[in-house]
Amino acid sequence: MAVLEVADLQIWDSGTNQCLVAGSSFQVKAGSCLAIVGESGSGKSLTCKAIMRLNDSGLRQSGEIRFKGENLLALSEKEMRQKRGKQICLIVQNGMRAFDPSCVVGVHLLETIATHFDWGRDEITTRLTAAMESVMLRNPREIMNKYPHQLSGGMLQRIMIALALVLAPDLIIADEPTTALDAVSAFEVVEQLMALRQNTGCAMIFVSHDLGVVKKIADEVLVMKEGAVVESGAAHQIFSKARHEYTRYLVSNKLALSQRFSQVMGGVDVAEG
Ligand SMILES: Nc1ncnc2c1ncn2[C@@H]1O[C@H](COP(=O)(O)OP(=O)(O)OP(=O)(O)O)[C@@H](O)[C@H]1O
Repeated sequence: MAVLEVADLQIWDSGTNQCLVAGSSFQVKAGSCLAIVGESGSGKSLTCKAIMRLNDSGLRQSGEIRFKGENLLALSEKEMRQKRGKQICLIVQNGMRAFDPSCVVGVHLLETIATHFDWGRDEITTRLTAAMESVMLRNPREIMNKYPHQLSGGMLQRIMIALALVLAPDLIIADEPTTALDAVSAFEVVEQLMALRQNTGCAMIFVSHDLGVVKKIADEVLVMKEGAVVESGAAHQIFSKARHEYTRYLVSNKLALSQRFSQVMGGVDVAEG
């Protein structure tokens, strides 16, 4: 069963009328991971933000985005706010942007959870502390008292994953969650995302330039180029028998690059397995 069905999604700039995403259609099955790959500017982030209805106001979108059968584009902003976080979580590239710089991260986390659950403060703190420990964040209470700029990019991403563990959404959208991280932190964050899927059974959209990681994490792959979907299919088929020339180019170049990088880094080969 599909948890998300996107049909003929079009996104355009209302100022210039330029088409940025040209009628893409895809599905995410419950509990499975769909990776979206493609070169810079191909429309991956716009697609993720369209699902969350978080694109800039100057952009327009049409088509259907059905989440558990309900068309998200027909919901009011208030109804959509109830879906964000609780049912669909977005993990962005730069953790710093996800948090309010003017308050300690604990405030943001407690407020977000309190928006969706009737739990008291003690219960929220207990659940959050357990989730933070499970993603290898030591001293959760100390971390909750820090401002975002006092924490590393890898820590902020793991805090987002801990928050998702507490919220237990049906769908997580991870938009290049490791791009801003060093190789070791990136490896740890991917491991935690995989554990998150295993522990919550959630579905995931995973956007990445790193085909080594995609090979490890994805069940299905969607390939985008210049705002259009050029190919989609099971991950093993995309990596071994891609039909489209552009996909074959990506696989031969980007996967080779990723594997070469892992070798140079001394054996943490995320492309294996
Ligand atoms: N707010 C906006 N207004 C107008 N054009 C935009 C806006 N945001 C993105 N675009 C354009 O839309 C296209 C797709 O952008 P998008 O951010 O989705 O690419 P991407 O595939 O995620 O790239 P990257 O891998 O570099 O993040 C790009 O040409 C970009 O310049």
